[in-house]
Amino acid sequence: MLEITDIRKTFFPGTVNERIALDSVSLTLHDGDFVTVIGSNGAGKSTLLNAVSGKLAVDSGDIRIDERSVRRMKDYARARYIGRVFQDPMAGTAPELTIEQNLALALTRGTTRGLGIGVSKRRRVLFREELVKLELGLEDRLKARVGLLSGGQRQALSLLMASFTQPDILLLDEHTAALDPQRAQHVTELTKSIVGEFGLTTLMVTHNMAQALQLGNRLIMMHEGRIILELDEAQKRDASVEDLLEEFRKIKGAVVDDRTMLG
Ligand SMILES: Nc1ncnc2c1ncn2[C@@H]1O[C@H](COP(=O)(O)OP(=O)(O)OP(=O)(O)O)[C@@H](O)[C@H]1O
Repeated sequence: MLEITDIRKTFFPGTVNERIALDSVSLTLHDGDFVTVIGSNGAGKSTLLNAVSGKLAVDSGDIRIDERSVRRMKDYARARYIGRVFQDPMAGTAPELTIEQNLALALTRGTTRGLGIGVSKRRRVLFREELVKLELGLEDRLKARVGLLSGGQRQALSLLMASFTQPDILLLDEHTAALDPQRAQHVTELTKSIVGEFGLTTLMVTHNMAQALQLGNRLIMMHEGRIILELDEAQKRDASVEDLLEEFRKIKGAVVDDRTMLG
């Protein structure tokens, strides 16, 4: 369970560059909830994910994962509880290491043990089983260096590495935005099946309205640091891309960027 209570974050307070990025945001995700987050540019979506991951300290408010305050967690402990996939396909994997070494690293994430990239026979069987799910044939390339993979393959692997350890919270930050449409759709479908299989509590930022509706059981829209719309499971099921665009149009002064329109 993720409980975000009245968090606020202002960048460069009291200066001409002051930016209120989070303005009293509260949100609760129960176990297994998958919330998609949409919003205009600069709405505070990435800041929200950075705050939940503990990468960014908020000015006030509280963030709790299963009753534990993120603010008080040590970095290695956060890594154990939180899985994250970034927009950049190069960000989630180590290019110099092989596929199996990357997966072994993911397994030791959040422990105080050393690098732990040694791979036993038993682990290799587990890795093969997990890689089969990606439907990319990577299970036959365990010893291939990850730097040789395409962006789509690396992003699929990043998704697997962030999720197969079953973190308490999975954060997806526009994780398909840098991929071509076909690969983006593949990673979207993988996200649906992997999150579903592990029942992961997930927060996903996207600019793609269709994806925001296709994935997850709840949806929020942000604008100027606030949550301005929340759809529950039934409302989300009934909503269309046109409905979401209409909500955007209602926001006075909000610019619906090209990526959003295309969604
Ligand atoms: N590190 C930072 N330093 C200063 N200002 C920042 C920083 N990070 C974000 N901001 C500002 O905070 C506000 C929210 O930014 P954020 O990146 O969270 O928005 P976003 O909804 O993710 O936008 P986008 O969809 O364009 O990525 C913006 O006004 C942004 O300029």
